[in-house]
Amino acid sequence: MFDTTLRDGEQSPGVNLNTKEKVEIALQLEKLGIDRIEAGFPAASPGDLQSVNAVAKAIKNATVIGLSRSRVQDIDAAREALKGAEDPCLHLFLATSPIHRKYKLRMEKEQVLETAERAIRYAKQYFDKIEFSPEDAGRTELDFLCQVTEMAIRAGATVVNIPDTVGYMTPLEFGNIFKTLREKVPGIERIQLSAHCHDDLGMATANALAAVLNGADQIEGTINGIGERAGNTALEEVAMALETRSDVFQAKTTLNLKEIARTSRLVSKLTGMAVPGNKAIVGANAFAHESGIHQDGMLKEKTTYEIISPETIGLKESKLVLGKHSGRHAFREKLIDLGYDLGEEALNAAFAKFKDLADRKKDVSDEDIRALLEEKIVDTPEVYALDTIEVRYGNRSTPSATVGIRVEGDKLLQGTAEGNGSVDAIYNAIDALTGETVELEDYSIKSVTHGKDALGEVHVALRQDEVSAKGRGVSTDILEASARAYVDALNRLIEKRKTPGRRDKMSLI
Ligand SMILES: CC(=O)SCCNC(=O)CCNC(=O)[C@H](O)C(C)(C)COP(=O)(O)OP(=O)(O)OC[C@H]1O[C@@H](n2cnc3c(N)ncnc32)[C@H](O)[C@@H]1OP(=O)(O)O
Ligand SMILES: CC(C)C(=O)C(=O)O
Repeated sequence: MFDTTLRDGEQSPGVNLNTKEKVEIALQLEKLGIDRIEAGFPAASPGDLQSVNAVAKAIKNATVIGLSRSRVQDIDAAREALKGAEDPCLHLFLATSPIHRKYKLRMEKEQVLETAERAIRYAKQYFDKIEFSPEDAGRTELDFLCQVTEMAIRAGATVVNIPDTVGYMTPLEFGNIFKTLREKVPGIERIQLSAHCHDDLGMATANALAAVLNGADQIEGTINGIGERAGNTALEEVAMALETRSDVFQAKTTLNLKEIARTSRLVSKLTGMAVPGNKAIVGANAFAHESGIHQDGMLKEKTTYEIISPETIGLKESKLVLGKHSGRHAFREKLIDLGYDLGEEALNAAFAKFKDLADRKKDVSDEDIRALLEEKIVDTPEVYALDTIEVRYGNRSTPSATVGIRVEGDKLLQGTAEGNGSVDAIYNAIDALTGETVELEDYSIKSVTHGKDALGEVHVALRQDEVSAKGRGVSTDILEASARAYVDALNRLIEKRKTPGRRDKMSLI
């Protein structure tokens, strides 16, 4: 496994790693068991030369590589940078495709061969290990690529890397390049063949694996697949494909797979490149299940919906995420986790409330569920229940609210009232509908969860003569939460009026 997170990964627009950050990532790559670490492009800047040198000195159990154009000044910069490395390697490249030859290098085939050979022979005086990359190999004529590879072997390259520089290849085509090189190039058995893919068409991992099937010894890539444009092959994907489908690939890596998650997090943190939730292997959702049928399967037997166990890559466990697609099995499991033991009827009632909330809210958190359950854990009879609520608010007009209240689960009362503010208008409407004269002693509001769709929790305290009662309401909308809290307090007040001295008895629904 050849990791180029610090070189091609750093070529991602907006990414700039300083020396300390490069060393930190390199040390983690070493822990991950990466064989070869490409630390940078020393000729690019004095800073990069210094970073490559710091990585070269810090790493003891992996080859450290510097990239270089086929030019003496680049090679000399890499020599300088790789001083002190336990196992240094120079990575030379020169483009070979017709497009790059004609427009970028302005070289004929012969000049390409001569320039590359001269560079390899010059570098060979200083490096035992040289990797040569015919850049844009994917779009290079296959017979010319064979010629270039043969020249590189003769000149002293120890690895020939085949880059699909612009992510143009399909797996069949890319595999065929490796098969052809293995069949046709004299001396190919003396060197290692490597694959370096880009993800422009989303085929970087598939192409790398096709290379493995056709004789590649080394895969180049980055952690989280970061890199130029759409990125490089994600090494964690290749590693897990080889591990999970060893029946197909029959190839092994030396990676300590348990370090994958940690490495991914570190690279994401230091590069500032967030890992998409649905990213294979390391995305936040890679081991998360939201739909009821999948969650039920997972609870019965994990292999129904997981081909990799999260522990393999160093994660604690899979996640069953509650949302609008979840079913009763997962909901019950979550309640048990949270310490609630509900009977069948109570569970069904709570599940209905949960579905109602999930329809309105993206993520239903543990706090949301607790809030939902605890709203309903008193056994006060519901004389009044909030049915509908509509508020008109304008900063230059008097707020008004139209509220619908159901009485004892049956008759629907509806009325409109104005107030000093939206909440006051709602409370005036409820007072008018219920005919209750109460004093609002206290009102408080807080957010139960986070984000724009967080649940708001309202507490109110009402007094009527000597009797007082508190109520609580929860909703994604604070006005609705306010109305619910008021109605809840009214119901408790009515109950207390009937049985003075009675305390609320707590039991689940
Ligand atoms: C596919 C890849 O990822 S390759 C690696 C890409 N990474 C980078 O380019 C990052 C580091 N690069 C840099 O910092 C700069 O480009 C430098 C320092 C290397 C060179 O900078 P400059 O001298 O200003 O040249 P510039 O980048 O504008 O142009 C590249 C020159 O290198 C030539 N060149 C490109 N590849 C090679 C090569 N492999 N070998 C020799 N010459 C090359 C180009 O033809 C061009 O030459 P020209 O000036 O004669 O036209
Ligand atoms: C330098 C080479 C290997 C490269 O990064 C590419 O061709 O994509």
